[in-house]
Amino acid sequence: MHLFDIDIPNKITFKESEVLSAGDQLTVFEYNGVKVGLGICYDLRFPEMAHLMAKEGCSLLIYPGAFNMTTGPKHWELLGRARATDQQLYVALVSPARDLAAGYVAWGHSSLLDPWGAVLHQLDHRPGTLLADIDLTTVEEVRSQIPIRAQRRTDIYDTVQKS
Ligand SMILES: NC(=O)CC(=O)C(=O)O
Repeated sequence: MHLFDIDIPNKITFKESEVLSAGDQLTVFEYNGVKVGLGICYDLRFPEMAHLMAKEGCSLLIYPGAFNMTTGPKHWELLGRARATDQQLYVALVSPARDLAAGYVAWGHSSLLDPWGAVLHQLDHRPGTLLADIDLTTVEEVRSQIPIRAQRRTDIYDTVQKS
């Protein structure tokens, strides 16, 4: 939905908007009775989008993404943990492995974050498979123990879906 247009001098300049057009709706689907929200890469930086998918009932957000060698080490895990913590759900970050010969070098580090914001599993930069069970009672547990969803000051601010 969000296009990766950034400019970090001497590090990385990218302009997805020159070759791609942005999505204009959320992607939420049900799998085995679990609502799952899907974002791509740069979408991970937008808490409002994650919030709207959580509001639609998601217990898991999946972000296929390829952060780069500049932002990856600084932000990939941090943002995944932030989205898991602020929406109190599981977050799966799914990255290609690193290929130093590629034109765009991915950070890698596919990860699974739990609703406490903890890193449950993480691969490194090499090809690998991460297979894990997730316990959905943890979503309800965290949401009832730290009830931020009911404590939002919607009289002062709100996040609304416009289309
Ligand atoms: N590659 C992306 O779309 C996003 C990214 O690398 C970043 O946000 O940093």
